[in-house]
Amino acid sequence: MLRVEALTVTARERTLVENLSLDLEDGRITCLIGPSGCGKTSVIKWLAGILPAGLAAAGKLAIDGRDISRPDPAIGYQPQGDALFPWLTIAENAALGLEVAGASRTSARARVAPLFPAFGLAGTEELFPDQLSGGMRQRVAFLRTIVRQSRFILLDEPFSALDAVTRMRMQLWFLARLEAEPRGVLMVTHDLREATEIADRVLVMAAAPGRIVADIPIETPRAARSEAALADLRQFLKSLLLEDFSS
Ligand SMILES: Nc1ncnc2c1ncn2[C@@H]1O[C@H](COP(=O)(O)OP(=O)(O)OP(=O)(O)O)[C@@H](O)[C@H]1O
Repeated sequence: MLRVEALTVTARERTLVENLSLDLEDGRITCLIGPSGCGKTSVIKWLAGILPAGLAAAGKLAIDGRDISRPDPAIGYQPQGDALFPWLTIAENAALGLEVAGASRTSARARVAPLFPAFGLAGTEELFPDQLSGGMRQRVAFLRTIVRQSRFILLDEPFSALDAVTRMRMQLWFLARLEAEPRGVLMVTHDLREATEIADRVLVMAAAPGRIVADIPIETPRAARSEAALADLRQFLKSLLLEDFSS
């Protein structure tokens, strides 16, 4: 279990996120939703240990009750979009996460190579990112993240740049991968449909200052999450996103 306690993020005198606490469970997918600018990315970046200069934070982060500092190998992070380097080949991009974590180039390449077929990327090793489709690039980014074997993964709007069909395919593929290799996932999304189809639990943030205003487990098994089964939940989430929490 990863636990954030009393996280406050400030930019000069402005409080962006105030007294935010959350638990992230092993092997479960938690989606973080909220209006634009409420601080979702700031929370994720703080968790990843890469809060930008200009922002200050106070708060506690612990895994299984042990305080940790960042970067911590237990926490993997995938920024918005696919964030691949255009001048590196797909194999080099995929291996980069391991190299950054300290593996030699040769051993990093050797570890990612056998995973290419399972990620639908066989034969792409020597290509460059602009030679791949959006969905394939997302899979490379996810391969790069997942190969580090971190217990928890932070994903910031991983599918937002994809067209609707590719996005659906990627969501299904993503769930299958996590079933094969469960991780505790915290995923930021703007898409209520995505959140309700993918998540085991949805955290809703409000803005100014950013804080969590609802923590909603989704008990319905994924196979039973039809449009009808999710309609009420989506409506409820929508009303929370539109609610004025300022008073
Ligand atoms: N480096 C920075 N310096 C000052 N303010 C910042 C900085 N980065 C973000 N902010 C401000 O912090 C607030 C939260 O931004 P953040 O990107 O975390 O929100 P978000 O919920 O992820 O937004 P979106 O959904 O639009 O991506 C915003 O008001 C933003 O302007």
